[in-house]
Amino acid sequence: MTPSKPKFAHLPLSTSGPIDCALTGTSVLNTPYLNKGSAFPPDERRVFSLSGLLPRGVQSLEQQVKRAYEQYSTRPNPLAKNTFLTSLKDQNEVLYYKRLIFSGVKLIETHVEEMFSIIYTPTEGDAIQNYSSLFRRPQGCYLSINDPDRVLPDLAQWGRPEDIDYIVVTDGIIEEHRVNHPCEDGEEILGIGDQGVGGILISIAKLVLTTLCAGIHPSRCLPVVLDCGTDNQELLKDELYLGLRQSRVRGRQYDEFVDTFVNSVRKLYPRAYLHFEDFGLRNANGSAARRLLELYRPNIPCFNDDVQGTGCVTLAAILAGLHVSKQKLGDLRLVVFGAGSAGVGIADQIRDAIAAECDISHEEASKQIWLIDKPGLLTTETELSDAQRGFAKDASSWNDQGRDLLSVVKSVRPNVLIGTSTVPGAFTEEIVKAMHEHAPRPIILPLSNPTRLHEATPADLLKWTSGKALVATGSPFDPVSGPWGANGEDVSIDIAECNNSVVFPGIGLGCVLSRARLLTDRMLVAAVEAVSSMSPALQDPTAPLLPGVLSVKEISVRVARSVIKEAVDDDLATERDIPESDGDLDEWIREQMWEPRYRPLRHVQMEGATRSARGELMKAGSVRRTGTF
Ligand SMILES: NC(=O)C1=CN([C@@H]2O[C@H](COP(=O)(O)OP(=O)(O)OC[C@H]3O[C@@H](n4cnc5c(N)ncnc54)[C@H](O)[C@@H]3O)[C@@H](O)[C@H]2O)C=CC1
Ligand SMILES: CC(=O)C(=O)O
Ligand SMILES: [Mg+2]
Repeated sequence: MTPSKPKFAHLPLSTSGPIDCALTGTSVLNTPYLNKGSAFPPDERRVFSLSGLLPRGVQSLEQQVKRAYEQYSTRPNPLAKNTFLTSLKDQNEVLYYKRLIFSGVKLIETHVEEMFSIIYTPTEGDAIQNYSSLFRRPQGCYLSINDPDRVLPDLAQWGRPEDIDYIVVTDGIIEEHRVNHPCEDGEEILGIGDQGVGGILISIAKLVLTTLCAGIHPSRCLPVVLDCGTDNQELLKDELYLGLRQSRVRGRQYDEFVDTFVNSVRKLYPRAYLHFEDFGLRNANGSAARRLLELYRPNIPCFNDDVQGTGCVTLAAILAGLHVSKQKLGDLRLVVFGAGSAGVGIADQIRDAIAAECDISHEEASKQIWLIDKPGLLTTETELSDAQRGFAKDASSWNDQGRDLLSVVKSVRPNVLIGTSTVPGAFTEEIVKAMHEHAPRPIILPLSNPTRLHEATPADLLKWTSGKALVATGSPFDPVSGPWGANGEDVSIDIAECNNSVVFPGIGLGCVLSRARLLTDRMLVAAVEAVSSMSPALQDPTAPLLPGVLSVKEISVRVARSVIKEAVDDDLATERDIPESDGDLDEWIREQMWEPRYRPLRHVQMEGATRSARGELMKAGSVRRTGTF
């Protein structure tokens, strides 16, 4: 009996069926998306002229994964493992992604978690810092502020208008200042400060996660870095540094360059979704992250992960924590330490949720939130950015109380404490115990990345609160054990990772598949509700606040479904024929999620086709939108 065709196999993004391929010989082997290496079956070796280019043995993907894992295991440290995986991605994308999620036979669970820490935080931060010395091949699109006229043609090389679905762009400032690169005005990628052109790796890492977690087609993504120079003196002194050797360009020229980029994207790839990552450049009015988001989101489907992604995942964690502590949003008293892009993004998201739930104004809801930055508590006397202003407390009513974190915690008696400051150890024993005096189940989220910048470790937080703290962190941590069982027996507590990676892939998938015209606040709320409804803590109060990486694909499907439904309800979805029932909608979503498996290659002629920057053939007017010729 022939297996029945999936219901939605006719969709242009469907990942069922063969891939049309007009390339032959080494061109096939050198195109990572098409290459199967030793797994090319005999008939494809004949048709694509590969027989003399490969050893005779034909292997399965599983055998290749096993070999790749053995090679990977011999690499001596996380950074060497990261470099190995980068090379693998350059050779064979199916094997790379299969390697990330596949276990061989028995290692599946440990592998996925281990892989995340190698390809994302914290190891990706090290890879970014060593970008120029580890450089092997260019990946992605590099745009220079000195050549604004090249932006359009350089972007145009990546495909036809319908070929690109998802773009991640950074300007290379990856928050982790202070430790390695003191940076006076606090500009920062993944916590590691001004990394100039090395920022391309954060765009690539975020796109790997969209493919891994949400099945966004790897050939339909585009990583971009806007090289605006760097103020990182170490990079400028490094003779191997690959970016522009000049100070960062700021002000009008920077804004015009970003505008040229966004307008070029809209012109060339009108259906693409634009994800801003780690935009740290500051001016008197706050960070570029928020300013650019507010400028572009009324008109195009765009998203800032540090502001909105972090806000959404943190709200989902807090909702789950409040469920465990049997409280409501109306009971929330939140202190945020570090009022930058992430801190204020979180505060905004939570303020909106309180206002909606309690039917009060934003102004009223802001009274439940206290922001602290370098000068201490933000008050009407502090120099404030536009984004911070709505949260500032009346200076006259705060005269006698201290403005440092400990004093604020003592005065305010928060039940939620969030760290987005990049100040390691800022949540001291004294502060945490002061909070716990009034909060029987304090929700404490040290979110700064990478691991060494967390405001406190989960082990300390649980020790200082006798296991009562509800903890989630920005980077992965091992479970913590202690004598916190009902009868003093040892229990092991899993620590949830509160990272925007839980939510941004699903939001992106929802926008891409529905071809949403905009990404609105209501769509973000739908995403938060989807994630919090999957929190293991809803079933078991000792379980983590957020679902773990093992369920990433399921989270993405659920988030995408909610985002799409909201887009349809609000008349923002431009894709036609989106199924209405949840069951059909889930099937429709899954059918369009790329998976790492070898699909048969079908040889086709493509007269007059040109090659994209990725090596694949592009033919104007081709009916296939998948980029998978
Ligand atoms: N877990 C997650 O999903 C995410 C985590 N992050 C992490 O959050 C941290 C901050 O990121 P962004 O907000 O994008 O950076 P940012 O640079 O915009 O914000 C950091 C803020 O902390 C403040 N700060 C620095 N020293 C301080 C001190 N001693 N006391 C009080 N405040 C201080 C800075 O003035 C700045 O306003 C980074 O480590 C980043 O990796 C960011 C986005 C997502
Ligand atoms: C997670 C993330 O986006 C950051 O640390 O910047
Ligand atoms: Mg980020």
